[in-house]
Amino acid sequence: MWNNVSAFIQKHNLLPEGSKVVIGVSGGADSISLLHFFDTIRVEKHLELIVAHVDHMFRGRQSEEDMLFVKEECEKRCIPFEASQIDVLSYQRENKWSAQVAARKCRYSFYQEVMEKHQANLLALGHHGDDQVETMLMRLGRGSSIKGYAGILPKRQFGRGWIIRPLLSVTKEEVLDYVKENGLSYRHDPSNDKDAYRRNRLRHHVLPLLKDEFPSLNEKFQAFSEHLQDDNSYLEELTKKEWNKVIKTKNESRVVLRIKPLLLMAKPLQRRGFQLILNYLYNNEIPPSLSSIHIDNLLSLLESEHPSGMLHFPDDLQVTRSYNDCTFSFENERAIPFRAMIEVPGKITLPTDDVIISEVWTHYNHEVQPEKNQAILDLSKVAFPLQVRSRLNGDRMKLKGTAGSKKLKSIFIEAKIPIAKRDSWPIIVDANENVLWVPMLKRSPFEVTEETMGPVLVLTIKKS
Ligand SMILES: Nc1ncnc2c1ncn2[C@@H]1O[C@H](COP(=O)(O)OP(=O)(O)OP(=O)(O)O)[C@@H](O)[C@H]1O
Repeated sequence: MWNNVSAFIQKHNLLPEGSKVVIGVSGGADSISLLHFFDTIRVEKHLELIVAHVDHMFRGRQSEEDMLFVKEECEKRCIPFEASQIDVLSYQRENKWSAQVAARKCRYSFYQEVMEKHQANLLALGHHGDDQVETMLMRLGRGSSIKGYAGILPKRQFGRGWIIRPLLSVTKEEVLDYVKENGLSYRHDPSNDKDAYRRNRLRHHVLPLLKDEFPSLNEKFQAFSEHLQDDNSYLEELTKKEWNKVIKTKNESRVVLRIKPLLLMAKPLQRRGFQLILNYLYNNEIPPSLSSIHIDNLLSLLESEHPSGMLHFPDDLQVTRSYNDCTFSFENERAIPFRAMIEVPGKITLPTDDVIISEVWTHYNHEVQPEKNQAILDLSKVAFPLQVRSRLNGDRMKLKGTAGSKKLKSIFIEAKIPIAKRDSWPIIVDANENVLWVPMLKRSPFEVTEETMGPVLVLTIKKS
């Protein structure tokens, strides 16, 4: 089986020699096999490995034991281990996402942090051929874009580099055989057994039937996926060239198109063009509620005899037709800029109805770690008065734990914060306009370190 994986790595150029690779390891059979595989080729390929694990805290003590198990597996192999315990359920409630979506967002944002910290360009994940078949079937059943129907990509851009999925070339059965052959131990996630989720129902009841009928099902689905991806990339390239004639103006919250040249283009290029625009405006995170019906309605609006009309797309994106122009815009939802002083100690309510509470502790107890909605700042490093304000063009911040700084815009993009929310996101600055904290997203070197004795300033942000 591992010949397949090596051939797949080579075919898609997944792993240049000397790469630094972060491996996402949950502790399950797939990612443990992936870890073992990378460990066996580490010396030959001059790889530097780091493991990232997220404890979603869904299953209390059991989740924590998964984390300790992965930690031990790393210690055995002398591989650096990075873990984060995230209370996904409260994050989910705050943002009204499903548990799966919230967990995924937390995981991917942690992967990015680890990649940044270790300056790694690759993130390897353990999706295998059965995940591919399930994903493609689910998307066909539910409806998706051509890109979506192509399933999981072997390699895609992510953060400062790429996500790679070397196990797409093998089946779950082959992974389990590998586990047995190599005497690997792994953790079992009982939520995979439940038939409550559609994916599990497909896995338990549909895949076995299909595999019985078509013994090389995985291979065929993977080949189909790669053909679709190839065709699609070619058509996307064509679309990009042609759409230059169609796009009148474009910025991160507003795109204006010329309708006449758009309607002269072939339908596959029109559809892909809309997909590109939507990907751009939604930052590659198209809301799941956006379906092919939206695109059909959009085409009807543009082809209609009426010179004007409006459509509402998810996340407050408006599409307006006015004579020969079609405008996609979030602008109506843009927030009014704000700036206010933070009294210490004190409490301030923001236009978003969030509340920031500030308090001073004279001594700092190093066992206290801030929650995600908290920052503990070293008072000797900050210049008073502190203010909370909305973002400004060109804002940058220094990042905790690294020597570098980053544009706030990139931080929002990486965290997939919708444009409509960015202008009202609170930014904490000091008297010199140093960004001290972007609540829930990024910490700065103005926070406490191991040397901090106190006094410290504790900021907490909550819903009012
Ligand atoms: N909690 C986690 N921490 C780190 N990486 C994870 C975590 N959960 C999933 N991953 C990564 O994402 C991949 C796909 O996740 P998915 O949930 O589909 O599978 P899984 O059943 O968790 O896989 P595995 O058998 O490795 O547990 C995993 O193989 C692993 O690389």
